[in-house]
Amino acid sequence: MTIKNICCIGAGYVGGPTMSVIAQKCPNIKVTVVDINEDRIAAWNHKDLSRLPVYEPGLDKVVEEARGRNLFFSTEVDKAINDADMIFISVNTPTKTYGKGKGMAADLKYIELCARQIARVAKQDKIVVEKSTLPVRTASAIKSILENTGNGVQFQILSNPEFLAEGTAVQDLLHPDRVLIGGDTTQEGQKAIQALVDIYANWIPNERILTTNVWSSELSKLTANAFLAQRVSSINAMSVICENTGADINEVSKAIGMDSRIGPKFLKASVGFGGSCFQKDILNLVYIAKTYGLDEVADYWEQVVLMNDYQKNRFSDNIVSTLYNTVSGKKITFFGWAFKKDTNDTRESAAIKVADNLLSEKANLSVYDPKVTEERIYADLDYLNSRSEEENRKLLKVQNNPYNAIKNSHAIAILTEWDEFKTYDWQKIYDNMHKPAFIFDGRGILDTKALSKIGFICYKIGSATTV
Ligand SMILES: NC(=O)C1=CN([C@@H]2O[C@H](COP(=O)(O)OP(=O)(O)OC[C@H]3O[C@@H](n4cnc5c(N)ncnc54)[C@H](O)[C@@H]3O)[C@@H](O)[C@H]2O)C=CC1
Ligand SMILES: O=C(O)[C@H]1O[C@H](OP(=O)(O)OP(=O)(O)OC[C@H]2O[C@@H](n3ccc(=O)[nH]c3=O)[C@H](O)[C@@H]2O)[C@H](O)[C@@H](O)[C@@H]1O
Repeated sequence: MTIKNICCIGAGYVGGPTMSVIAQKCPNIKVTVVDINEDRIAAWNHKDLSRLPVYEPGLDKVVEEARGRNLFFSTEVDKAINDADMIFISVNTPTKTYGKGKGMAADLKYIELCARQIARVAKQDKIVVEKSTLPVRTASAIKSILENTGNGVQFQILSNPEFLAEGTAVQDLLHPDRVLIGGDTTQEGQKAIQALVDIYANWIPNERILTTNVWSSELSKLTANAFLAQRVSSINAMSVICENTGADINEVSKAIGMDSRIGPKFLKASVGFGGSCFQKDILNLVYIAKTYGLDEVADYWEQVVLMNDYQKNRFSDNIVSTLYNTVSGKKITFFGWAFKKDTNDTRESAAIKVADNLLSEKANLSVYDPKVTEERIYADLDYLNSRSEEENRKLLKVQNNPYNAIKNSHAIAILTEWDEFKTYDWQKIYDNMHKPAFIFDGRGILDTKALSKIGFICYKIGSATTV
């Protein structure tokens, strides 16, 4: 079976970059990415490539090469579904905010809507690919919806979870550690798997394309995110022991990371992990375990999220206690709002929780992030409903220049590890701040020895305070 026409439902952080790379690498396949969000589609079609809705290094070049050739962005969902041989579902699967499983289970309403739309529109046989991250056994629900249309169309359901990380999406898509494809063990299922393998084989070596049964594939995605987040929570748990004992977390990370069984990656202590997926996917896993009555398993994984909450709260608590137990009316500058560097995404960013805590203490915040817009920052805070929108705007000001942001600040907090923060003229910054001038480095990126020489009082996550 040769695929000629792909449709992807959902033009977000995954659908957009993933399909752009498939289109770039498979010029003979027409790829149409559809979304109900008209503004998002308009942005994907924007002539000015710096206005794409997702900021990812290198993405503009990929889009430039493929868009209009075999890559299209559209709001005509029905048409794209009908024309396609293969349909990727890449819509959002947030944590449920209502009803059974509230605050934990994945909300599958967008997935179900897609399945129903495909069932309604499809007139020829199709392969449906789960690209979104889903609870194990979701494929059976999708199958049930698709197979009960009564119009005789045959569907094969594959699971093909995405492992890209934001900020490195293009490189991750071009050179993935592995591509995972799960499908039915029937002959038809195997043919569908092969059709998707053939697409990836255009640029990915065969030994990196792994095929499994559909349940293993679905569960592997949740497992991978749980393991990654667990590493961050584990190193963060050690960071506070370091601060209390005089050990240094970077030295500890290096020492344990040289053990080839542990490995050096993902051992950077931080103010807490953010991003749209780690917390949501772990909570989803916790919920799955609970539904099978596996309370010990559920508690084990939930602790990863609880440790992350602790890390964010202790960072803001430390700012308050260091600034003589009150930040009321004091100006604190945030460098960074995104959940990590090289992305404009702020979903679940640690900065949001830290800001909310400090605003509750009546601090005045000044925020500078090289890629995040003012609208986004206010929207993140307003969403929490902790205080009125008016008050958020009164207490927090967004700045587009770091040197203006810090004027008359009592303290600076580093919330995102943007490289440019390391290159600033820190003497000039010091000269323009109230004294004593404090720095709280929540990412461990600054040279605190040099900063102490200038006169700053420095707190760095995972190491003892330097004066
Ligand atoms: N953000 C990331 O780095 C990664 C995300 N994932 C998973 O991929 C999935 C998508 O995530 P993102 O791309 O970040 O979400 P997103 O929120 O950026 O994009 C989802 C898009 O789907 C659209 N949509 C929802 N229902 C629709 C419908 N019925 N018809 C047409 N469009 C519809 C929304 O308008 C939105 O633009 C999630 O399950 C997530 O867990 C997986 C790996 C990485
Ligand atoms: O399913 C997803 O959404 C994706 O989630 C993560 O990717 P992402 O959230 O984009 O970014 P990461 O690089 O994993 O960082 C997540 C958070 O952990 C933090 N982190 C990461 C690594 C580390 O050592 N320390 C640390 O604090 C980051 O700053 C960030 O806030 C996974 O790395 C991807 O494989 C996965 O596809």
